[in-house]
Formats: sequence, C-alpha cells, structure tokens
Amino acid sequence: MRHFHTADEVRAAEAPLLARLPEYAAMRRAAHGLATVVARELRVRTGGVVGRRVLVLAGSGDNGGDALFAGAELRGRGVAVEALLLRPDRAHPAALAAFRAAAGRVVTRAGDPDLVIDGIVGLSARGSLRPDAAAIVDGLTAPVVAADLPSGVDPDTGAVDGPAVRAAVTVAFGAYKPVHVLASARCGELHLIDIGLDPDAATITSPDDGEVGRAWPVPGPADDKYSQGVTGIMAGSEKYPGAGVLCTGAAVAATSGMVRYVGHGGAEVVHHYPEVVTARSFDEAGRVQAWVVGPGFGTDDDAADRLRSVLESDVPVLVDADGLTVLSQRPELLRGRSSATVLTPHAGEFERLTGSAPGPDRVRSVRALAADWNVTVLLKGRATVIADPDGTVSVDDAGSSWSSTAGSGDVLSGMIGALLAAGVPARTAAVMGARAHSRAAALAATDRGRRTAAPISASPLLRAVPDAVGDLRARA
Ligand SMILES: NC(=O)C1=CN([C@@H]2O[C@H](COP(=O)(O)OP(=O)(O)OC[C@H]3O[C@@H](n4cnc5c(N)ncnc54)[C@H](OP(=O)(O)O)[C@@H]3O)[C@@H](O)[C@H]2O)[C@@H](O)CC1
Ligand SMILES: [K+]
Repeated sequence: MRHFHTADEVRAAEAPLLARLPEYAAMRRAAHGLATVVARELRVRTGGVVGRRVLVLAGSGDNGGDALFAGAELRGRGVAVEALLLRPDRAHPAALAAFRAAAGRVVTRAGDPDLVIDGIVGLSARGSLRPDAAAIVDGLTAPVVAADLPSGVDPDTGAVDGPAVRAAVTVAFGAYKPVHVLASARCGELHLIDIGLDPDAATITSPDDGEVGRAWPVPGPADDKYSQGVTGIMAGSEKYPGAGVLCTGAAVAATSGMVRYVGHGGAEVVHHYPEVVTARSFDEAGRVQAWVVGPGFGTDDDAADRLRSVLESDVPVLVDADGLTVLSQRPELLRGRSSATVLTPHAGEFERLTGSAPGPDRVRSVRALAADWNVTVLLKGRATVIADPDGTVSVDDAGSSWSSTAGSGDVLSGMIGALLAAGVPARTAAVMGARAHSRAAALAATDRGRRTAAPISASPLLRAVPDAVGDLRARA
C-alpha cells in the first residue's frame, strides 16, 4: 500500500526526526538521494556525469537548501553546477555555504544546462509559481528534476492554478505526498528517498498492483457459478443498447461469477455474451449479490422506478451515468439503504449531484459528497479519487489517459459491480476496478506489442480486461 502524507502529516512526523538528528542531517540525507538521482539521470541522458552542466533553482526555504546541498555534492562528482537564487538574501545559509565551498557558481541567468534541479519551493508551497520564478521556468528547455515536488503544484491537492514546474523526475523526501498521485503527470518518474521519517498511516492511500492482483477474486476448488457472486446489470435501452453490452461484458470479464441482465437490450447482450441470463424486469430477475444500475438506461419516470426497486434491495448497488442523473433529482431514493452504495460520477455528473463542480481540492470534494450522502464515491479522472463516508480515501493513478473514450465508464461500472458481487468491500472494489480498468486501457493502446500507443475505444479496452487482471495477478 502506498501512503500519501499531507503537509500537516509530514510536519507531525518530522519534529521527532529533527530532534533526534544532528542539524541538517535529514536535509543532507534528502540532498544525497537527490544528487544520486540527478547523477543517474545525467548518465542516462548525456552518457556521463563529469563535466555535465546542472542548474539549481533555489528558493528561500529548506527545499532550496536540499537543492543547494545536492548541488554541492554533484560538484564533488565533477559536475559543473550553477545556482540561481530566487531570494539571494534569504537562501538557506548552511546549504549555500556548502555549495560555495564546493566551488559551485551562483549566477543570475539560467544558461544552457543539461539538467535543472527544482528547489524553488516544497512542502510550504502556496499557490502557483510567483512571476520571477515563473519567468525562469518558462524559459527552460532542459529536463527538470524536482526536489520533493514540482514547484507551483499544491502539495496536498495536486491543484495547478497558474505557472508550475513540469518535472521529468521527482525525488520525494521521507514520504510520498498527495501531489505525487493526484498530479502524477506533473511529477514524472517518481523516486522516494528514505530520510528516517516514520509517519503514521495516511488517510490517502493507493494499493500496489500486487495487492490488487492478490485480492482479485478467482474461483477456488469449492466454487460454483453462484458462490462467486451474481452481478445484476440494469443498463442500456432501445436507444442506447451499447451501454448495456459494454457494462454487462465487463462484469462477465472481471470475475467468473454469473451475470444477470435486466432491461430492453437483452437480445444484443446475449448476442455478444451468451453466458448472460436476461430478464425484462427487476421482479423477474432473480437473486443477485450486487447491482449496477444506470449506464444508458434513461432518465424518465420509468428509469426512476427501476432505480428505486434496485436501491430498495439489500445488496450493494453501484449507480452510474443516467442513474446518477435520476438520483440527482431524487436523492431521497438513497434513504434507508442497508448495504453499500457506490456512485461513480465524472466531473459533470458530480456537479449534477451536488450543484457544484469538484473544486481544485478533489479529495475534499469527494469526501464531502461521500459523507453527506453516506455513500462511497468514485470521481473519475486521470487520478480517480474514491472516498468512503468515514473520509478514508483511495486513489488510482491511471498513468495514462487512454481510457478517456465513450463507453469506458460503462466498462468500469461493470467491473466494479462484479467485484462487489464477489463480496469485495465497496472502496476496495472501486479502486481495484479502477486499477484493472486503467491497466486494460494501457494494454489495449499498445495491443499486440504496438511500439507506439494508439487511441482506443471502449470495445478493445473491454477485450483487454482479462489481460489486465492477469497482469495484476502476475505481480501478486
Ligand atoms: N519534512 C522533513 O523532515 C524534511 C523536509 N525537507 C525539505 O523541506 C521542504 C520544506 O521546506 P520549508 O518548510 O522551509 O518550505 P519551502 O517549501 O522550501 O518554502 C519556502 C518558502 O517559499 C515561499 N513560497 C511559498 N509558496 C511559493 C510559491 N508558490 N512560489 C515561490 N515561493 C513560494 C515561502 O516564503 P515567503 O517568500 O512567502 O516568505 C515559503 O515559506 C520540503 O519540501 C523538503 O524539500 C528536507 O530538507 C528533509 C527534511
Ligand atoms: K521543488
């Protein structure tokens, strides 16, 4: 499990560390880790270390101190290091002294480095880059290695509301921060340096691939089709039969349990997936262990009646797409639920539900909806954020955006529904489904060893689900 600690959580953990260690020891550990990564990057990118040019951008705080100490160490390894101080009068005194003692040069212009170290700002960052820093960063062409986090990106929310660093590599000190999963595209390749920080468990976590693979339900020797969970899908309509096909197909692919389909698209569904049992109405459907309701099923009174029937049942229910639109008009349908409810909105559906779009602090927005409605909420995005009513948050970083395509959400809801039916708890099912879904998208985009990824639609994504699950299980 990867933990992402907020600035406050890191601050709480750093006090005992700093009290235990000699002055600057933690900073020197961080700087050593940073210098090691920078040297490796120089070797990979330029074929060597000695004589290569590195520019240190150093702000006024300890983040700048880390970068200057790293610069001093790199000087010792024969790198030509220059430092541009954003606040020359307030640069970290000990780190600047070490840098100068190592014959590092302080400059006033960026020059033409092979690599840049971003030590502008770290955990104490507020808002985007200030104009002086923004102008320097804007003029850079060399790849940037960020100290702790890319400057200008909010450490706790990953929000970017103006100029900010886009790092090729980020070297996190002591603990991962939320920015590292919520804005991973800004961070680039991620390294964690152990500086002896020992924080408590974080409230934001992300499971490792291996954990997802281990937890993925597979048939055991005593299992039959019923014991692995029956998923009920209420999706699709005469107008949108495809949503039913994709959602049902995803539930079929995700686990070995049985899938029942209820709706007007039964003929199309069975044409694609003969193993599915269909019914015209909820009353005829038979027993299931979880429902997925909503994709392409309409928003009229009939849809509302069907949603009510499903929500009155005592099994976990995932509500998606049109189901969310209906729910936004009739939130009272959730009253009295005795089992888990999972809502899987994209940003637009989130706004429909709450009256306002998710704010720059997406974790806070998702937590608030989960707590207010007593449901598990999955907000889709490059970083998918999932919150339980108690505020516990899981995040899945998709790692790519290939799944941004029509019908992709129908596949995701079917996969999570099958995991719910197999008895996986709501938030875990949601993050496992999201992980396998993003993996399937990446696999489909590079299908058959295609060297460069290409755009995909939801159908190849769905076809790649077994490979994605196998891939995750192989990492278990
Ligand atoms: N945790 C640990 O144990 C260890 C932590 N370590 C390191 O310490 C780092 C945190 O250091 P820190 O607290 O000194 O603050 P830091 O982030 O450098 O900011 C400094 C000042 O920058 C300014 N500023 C703010 N926003 C800005 C913006 N948008 N654009 C430009 N400037 C901005 C603002 O000052 P102001 O100008 O407002 O007075 C702020 O006070 C942490 O990330 C890690 O690298 C390691 O040494 C190992 C041990
Ligand atoms: K930084």
